Order: sequence, then structure tokens, then C-alpha cells
Amino acid sequence: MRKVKVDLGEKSYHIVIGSGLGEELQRFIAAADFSRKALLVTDSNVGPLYGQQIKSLLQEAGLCVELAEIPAGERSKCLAVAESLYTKAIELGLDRRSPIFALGGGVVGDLTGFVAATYMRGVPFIQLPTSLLAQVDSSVGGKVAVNHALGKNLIGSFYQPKAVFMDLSLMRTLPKREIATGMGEIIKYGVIYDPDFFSFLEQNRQAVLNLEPDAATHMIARSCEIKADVVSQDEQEAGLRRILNFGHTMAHAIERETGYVRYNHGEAVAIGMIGAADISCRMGLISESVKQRLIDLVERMHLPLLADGCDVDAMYHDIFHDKKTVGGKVNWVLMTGIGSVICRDDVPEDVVRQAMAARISQ
Ligand SMILES: NC(=O)c1ccc[n+]([C@@H]2O[C@H](COP(=O)([O-])OP(=O)(O)OC[C@H]3O[C@@H](n4cnc5c(N)ncnc54)[C@H](O)[C@@H]3O)[C@@H](O)[C@H]2O)c1
Ligand SMILES: O=C(O)C(=O)C[C@@H](O)[C@H](O)[C@H](O)COP(=O)(O)O
Ligand SMILES: [Zn+2]
Repeated sequence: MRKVKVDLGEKSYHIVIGSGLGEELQRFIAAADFSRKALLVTDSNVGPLYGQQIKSLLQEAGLCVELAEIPAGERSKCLAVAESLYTKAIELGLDRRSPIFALGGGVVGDLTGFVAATYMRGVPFIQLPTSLLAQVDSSVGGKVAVNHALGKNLIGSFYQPKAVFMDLSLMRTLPKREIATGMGEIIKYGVIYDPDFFSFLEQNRQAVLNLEPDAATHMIARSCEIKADVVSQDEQEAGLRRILNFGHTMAHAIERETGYVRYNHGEAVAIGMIGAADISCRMGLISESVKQRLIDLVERMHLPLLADGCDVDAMYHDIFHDKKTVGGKVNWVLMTGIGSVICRDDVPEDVVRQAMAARISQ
């Protein structure tokens, strides 16, 4: 078992990483000051696999738990589904100390966190991430949100969980495509922070894709350490935290233009990272060979290099809804090498358009 601390003063919490974490979770609940009534939110794929098992664990720990199942998929990350969860919470009589647990991927985590942040102005929230992407990224750091028809994650808050329990054994049912999806965000950590981690991924590609225990534990723990380090220094994205958004300016435009269904988030991030590397190259910040190293790793992790169903004008329009766009200026996270990035708000329109055109299937 590994533990990583997210150091945020009174809001600090631990990420617990291991296989079969039931007892750890029960000990945490026993020590917490929660009301008895609790809500466990999951989705229609994860619920049938693990819903009852986790519900029983929580009941054994003394909670009176109701299971709420939302339809699987990004489309559920919306205000209408959030409202159905508020209704459930009110009907169950959840009070200000009632914990809400998110059991699932990033969709369940972001949506449930948003509900926990806003129901009665905030109730305890615990992340039980089950997808690779959720374990390495979305369950950590407290960004909670729902999507709006006009853009990704546009309605949200910063709301930290009380704890995160990552049980690697729950990922044995994860489809291969979802493992590759998680790799999109994992590669990001190598690019923005840690060249040795990037090399580790290059050298252990098959072991990490197979989620072999040692390789997977290192990959997940190192990703969490990097995210925890960044978030601990800049919880609300005043500066440094922007680097966690590497690849996301184009990714969010691709997701919006394809209705949030054609590409998984981590796939869109993979395409967006190459787009950002391309801009970096055109701006003279990196060489072609550095960009190619990223392209090679993305491709070898079975992630897409090009987006179908997008056009440059629409994507260019979308980036002005990005949260890093301030005063009409888009803040791009660009590479200066493998392991280092900078923010630039002076990328010319034609450079952005050329890089976008290069990422679109013709
Ligand atoms: N808050 C953040 O910091 C942050 C960071 C990264 C991504 N995100 C968000 O996370 C979302 C993407 O998360 P995701 O990739 O986990 O998508 P997801 O939640 O849709 O999960 C992917 C698929 O895998 C299934 N699944 C999950 N765990 C499983 C398991 N153990 N066995 C079998 N199937 C399982 C789900 O039902 C779903 O069909 C996006 O909305 C993205 O914007 C948020
Ligand atoms: O935690 C962060 O900070 C991130 O940017 C992580 C991203 O991987 C994640 O997709 C996040 O939800 C994007 O945030 P947004 O603020 O661009 O919506
Ligand atoms: Zn992301």
C-alpha cells in the first residue's frame, strides 16, 4: 500500500493506493465525524460490478447507505443529472455531515463532487476512483464540475475530497480503451514535470498497458505525487496549476465539437498534447525530434493522433471559452522540453490554426 498526501493545510487529505482497500476505508469512516446517512453514487457500468460490494463495506462501517446509479458516459456530467442527485439527497434526509461517495470514473467523480460541494453548501466527499484516468488524475485535486452545452467543465468549483481510496483490483474489469485513455493524462505528467517518468513509460509500455502490479503501482503513485505536488502549491490555478492543463485547450474544443461522445477525454488530451507540442515547435521552443518523441509514445499507447469530425473555425472559436483564456487572451501551456513547460499568451492566430489543421483528419 502507498500513501500520498495532498498538503493543503486544514483541507489536507491522503490518497491511499493498493489492492483491496476495504479495511482502510472502514477505518477512515470509523475515525470520521460523519452522520449515519450516506449516499454512494456510481454509474450503470460500475454499479453492477462493484456497487453492492462497496455498499456492504460502508454498511459494515456503520453507515446507512443508499446507492444512486447514473447512466455511464460523459453526457451524465450535466446539471440535469446533478439535480436528480440533489433530489435523492433531500428525499433521503442527508444532512450537513452526511458523506457522499463517488464510485466510478472521472464522470462520476466530477459530477458527485459538484453535488457534494453544493448540496447544503458542502458535505463531506470521498473519492473511490475505478478508472485509470480517475485514479491518476480526476479524483485528486478538487476540480469538480459539470459540462454546459457551450463548453466543458464550465460550471464547477474547487472542492477537495476528505480522502481518496484507489483500489487497483477494481480495474481488472476496465476495457482496454479506457486504459489507453488514462495514459493520455499519465503521459502529460512526464511532459510537464518529470523526464524520468516519461522515459519509464517509454521503457515499460507493455507492462503499464497490462496494468502489471509493480509497474501500475509506480505509474499511479508517481502520477498522484506529481498532481499532489502541483495542487499543494496552487490549489485554485492562480499560476502553476495551469500546467496540469497541458493539451487541454485543444482537447476541450475537440470534445465539444464531437458532442462529448466520439472521443474519451484522455484521447482528446492525447491529440491536444500533440497540438500543443506542434505550437511549441512552430514557436521555436522545442525541436521536431522532441515533438516526435511525444508523438511516438502517444501512438505506442494506442491513443489517437488525429481528430475526426472537427473543423478549425469551430475549434478556434471554442478556445475562447477555455478557463485559461482571460481578457480575450488564450494562455497556452507549451513545451520547452520533455519535463518542462511554460505558459504563453502571445501565440499568433495563424500558428494556432495551422496546428489545429494538422490535428484534424481530412
Ligand atoms: N477533476 C479533474 O481534475 C479531472 C481530471 C481529468 C479528467 N476529468 C474528467 O474525467 C472524465 C473522464 O473520466 P474517465 O475517463 O474515468 O471516464 P468515465 O467516468 O466515463 O469512465 C470511463 C468508462 O469506464 C467505465 N468504468 C470505470 N471504471 C470501471 C471499471 N473498474 N470496470 C469497468 N468499467 C469501468 C465507466 O463506466 C465508463 O464507461 C471527463 O469528464 C474529464 O473531464 C476530470
Ligand atoms: O487538475 C487540474 O488542474 C487539471 O487541469 C486536470 C485536467 O486533466 C482535467 O481534465 C481538468 O478537469 C481540466 O480542468 P479545466 O479547468 O480545464 O476544466
Ligand atoms: Zn484532463
